[in-house]
Amino acid sequence: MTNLPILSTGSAAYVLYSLLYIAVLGLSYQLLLHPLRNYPGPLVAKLTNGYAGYFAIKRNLHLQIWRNHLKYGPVFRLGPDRLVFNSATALRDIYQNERVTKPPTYLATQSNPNAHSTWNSLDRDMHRRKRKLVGRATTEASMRSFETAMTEQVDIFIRGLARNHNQQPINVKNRCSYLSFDIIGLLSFGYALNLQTDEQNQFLAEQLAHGNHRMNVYMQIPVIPRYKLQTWINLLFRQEREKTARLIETMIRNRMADDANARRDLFSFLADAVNAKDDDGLRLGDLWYEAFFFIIAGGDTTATALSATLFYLSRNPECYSKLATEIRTTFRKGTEISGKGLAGCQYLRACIDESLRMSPPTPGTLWRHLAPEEEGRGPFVVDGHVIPNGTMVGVNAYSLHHNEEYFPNPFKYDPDRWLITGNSDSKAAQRKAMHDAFAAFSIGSRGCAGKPTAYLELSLSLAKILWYHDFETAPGKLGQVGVGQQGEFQLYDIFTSTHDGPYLVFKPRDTFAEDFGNAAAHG
Ligand code: HEM
Repeated sequence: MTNLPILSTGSAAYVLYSLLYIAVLGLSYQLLLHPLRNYPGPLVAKLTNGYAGYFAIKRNLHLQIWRNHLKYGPVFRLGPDRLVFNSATALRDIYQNERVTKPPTYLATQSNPNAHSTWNSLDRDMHRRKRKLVGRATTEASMRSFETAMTEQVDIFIRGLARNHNQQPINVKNRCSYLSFDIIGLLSFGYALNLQTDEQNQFLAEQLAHGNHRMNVYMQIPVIPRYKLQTWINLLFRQEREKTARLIETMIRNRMADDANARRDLFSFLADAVNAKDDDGLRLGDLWYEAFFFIIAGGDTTATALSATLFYLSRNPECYSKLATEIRTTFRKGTEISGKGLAGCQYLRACIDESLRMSPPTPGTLWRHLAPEEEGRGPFVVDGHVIPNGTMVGVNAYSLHHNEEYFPNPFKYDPDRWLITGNSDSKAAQRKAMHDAFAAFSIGSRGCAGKPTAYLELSLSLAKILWYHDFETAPGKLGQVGVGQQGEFQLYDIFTSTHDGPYLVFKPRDTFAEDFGNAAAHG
């Protein structure tokens, strides 16, 4: 009996020493023998994905990566098995490469292991099938038939800005967010979410942002999805997740009660596939995941881009006045403003692209790896580096967009950089270099499926704001909300991004009363 405690202490010490030994072996392997050992990077990042996880929790991973590129150069090791690149060549080598796919880290976003949306389908064939369906909802032609519904929502937004015309500063963050969610609700399931006019569904914007933040942390720390730990963590947020799930179910149920062809929304394109009996068919349950992702993808991304453009215009009077002149001379009446007319507004497009460059709504690193079935079929080369199998690679949009090699003076809001004219070789090379390094929507077969929707929504909203209102930065402290490093618009990286501000003061122009009446401004 008396020997027992001695035995226990001995066993405990043995276990402890064994664990220490394994840890030292593991760490030595990462530093001395791992195939990525010669890549530079922060020491902690070479040892654990907890490094990226920590900054993902703080929502500033995009800024940390940018700082690391300044310190370590165009490629560095962000995790034991992760390399981040900072060149247009790497962007092309990774994202325009059919041998590459999304790694299992994307499965951190699944709440049901058998359900995949277009976005988190890892299997390349499965993705192609789903993308074909989803892409049909956002083509230029679909946008033309959806434009009337979108314009109605933008008009509600414009009227809302006027209601505060006793010069109270408005934080445009929520306004832009509610507008985008209302539009995506109609585009996906013809459902009037009415966030702009009714508080009931406004929780959606905030809850999806919380969910994105969690998801981004899970994606940076692969041990979470590997052992399905997210299922347990998500239990802590059960109530808010269930509330969102109920709303999406209501949207789907309402739409299913209607004729599939009643309108050209996402559902109308998915419905045929749900009914199909062949392999290309969608299961009814997949609709939920497709809807959920579509709403996330199209909601806060466009809202961030709109807030950012308003931020930059309010702080750059020359750009503001150039854009106001373009809009106010292109159209004769506010009711004439349409996607067709806006297609010719080059300065407007340049202002949008410059905002997307400086403040990309998806500011992070979109991880990819060589599809497992491609291993052994020739090397995977990124910007001249042969990538060992199993390595996750990516380009960080925020860093690439602030790389001076492509965008000189990267913290300057300069829409004119997108309008360089001239046929000299150097001008042509400059134009090409910039366009090749523009990654706001990503590129290749997994690039954004909603680009036409985003440009139409941003163009209509900005043109109508400038047609019906003048605006400026709020005075005092409120005017500083949203100011980030070197004066740019501060984004918080949650895979997509969130932000606060800008606070702006809107003054309706005479054109407002002409089209909406005075009552609307005071109502
Ligand atoms: C300014 C606004 C937007 C930006 C910056 C943006 C950006 C992106 C990016 C970077 C991706 C790639 C994500 C990844 O690889 O993990 C993506 C994917 C996607 N986006 Fe967007 N997006 C925007 C608006 C929209 C809108 C309005 C919609 C829907 C109408 C949409 C639908 C999608 C879909 C369905 C995908 C998945 C594509 C696939 O995996 O094949 N996006 N977006």
